Amino acid sequence: MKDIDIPLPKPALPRGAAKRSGYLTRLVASQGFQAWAARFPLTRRLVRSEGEAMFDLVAGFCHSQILQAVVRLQIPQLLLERELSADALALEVDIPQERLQVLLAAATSLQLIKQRRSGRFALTTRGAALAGVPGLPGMIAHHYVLYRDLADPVAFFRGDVDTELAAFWPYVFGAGGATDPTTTATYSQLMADSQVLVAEDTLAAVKLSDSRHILDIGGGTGAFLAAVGAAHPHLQMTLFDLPAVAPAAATRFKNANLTERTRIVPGSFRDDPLPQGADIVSLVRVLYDHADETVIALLRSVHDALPIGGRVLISEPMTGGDAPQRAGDAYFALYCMAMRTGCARSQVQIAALLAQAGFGHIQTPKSRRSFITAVVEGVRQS
Ligand SMILES: C[S@@+](CC[C@H](N)C(=O)[O-])C[C@H]1O[C@@H](n2cnc3c(N)ncnc32)[C@H](O)[C@@H]1O
Repeated sequence: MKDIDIPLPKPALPRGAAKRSGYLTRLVASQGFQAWAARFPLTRRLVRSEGEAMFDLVAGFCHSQILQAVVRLQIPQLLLERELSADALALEVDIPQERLQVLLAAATSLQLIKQRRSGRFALTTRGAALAGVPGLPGMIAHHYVLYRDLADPVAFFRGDVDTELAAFWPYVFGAGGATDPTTTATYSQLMADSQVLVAEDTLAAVKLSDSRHILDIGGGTGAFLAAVGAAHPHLQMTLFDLPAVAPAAATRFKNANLTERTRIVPGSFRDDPLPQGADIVSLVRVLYDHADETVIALLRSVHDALPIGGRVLISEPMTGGDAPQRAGDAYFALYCMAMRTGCARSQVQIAALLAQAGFGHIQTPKSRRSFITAVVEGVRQS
């Protein structure tokens, strides 16, 4: 990594591309103003809270690494079983006690754990989520790959990093997608674990009571359809995914007593015809892995596979578009960029892709938890 970036000669900017920043912005950026505002009674509280927010951004990487350490050492699982002293924890996680004390204090400051009067450590509500929210520890643990990709963020944004994350999720590459069973099992498990909350929020946003048959494209090992099947006992269901992935859904459907109502069709939406007969098609966390051309081609095939009046349902984390927001724009957008094949899109961008593929009556309901998922729906009209 370079310590200092040598400025390159800059090309002339197009007319209207730049405007001198406002007087107030320049004033606030001046050292004299900052010093004055920190003392002046009407502004000092704002200066303090802005300072704290800035420090949180500065320290964000350390916070993430504290979380990584807590998760990888399985401290939430240990403390869920019983409250433990620092000595006992040091033995459990095999870290010298004086070094562990630093981690425990750091995790306490981030409200992941708390120390009782007895001196023993226990989980806070936030820390308990690390033990209880399905898929969360797995998602956190695999972030070491993303952090390596982001180690030189300037090189990353310039496109000069050969990112590792892409290799972690191999199914998005090439026509055939994943074939190696170990890799397939790793990503399928991570996806299925994190699906529980996605399914919850998706089902809260859409109405399926009028539908008859749902086709879930890129449905993985069936976690979304299992949740759909439990919530809507009248629905017939078809799962379509790559041959290396789809067959694993059979066990899930069998265990959930859904075998009678489900069909599993292995195939690739790049090369194979889509299964027919559904009046609603879901694409859950599928589009963001792919470039616009692939998405348009897929949405056109979905349009053709539906009857008139049939619906398409897109559910995945989205950016905020004109109003960027943290989950979509400061996390998922970078994650997708590291994947190198697709991108995080806003509801408006997805709605435009749906319109381009021929869908109408497009709805963009407000998302319940934008860090989990957002939804866009469209209808085949002719
Ligand atoms: C990010 S995962 C999402 C899985 C599931 N929908 C979920 O939300 O848990 C994307 C899924 O799309 C599948 N997929 C990728 N390319 C595909 C293709 N060409 N044809 C069918 N499925 C594909 C992958 O195998 C994977 O299961």
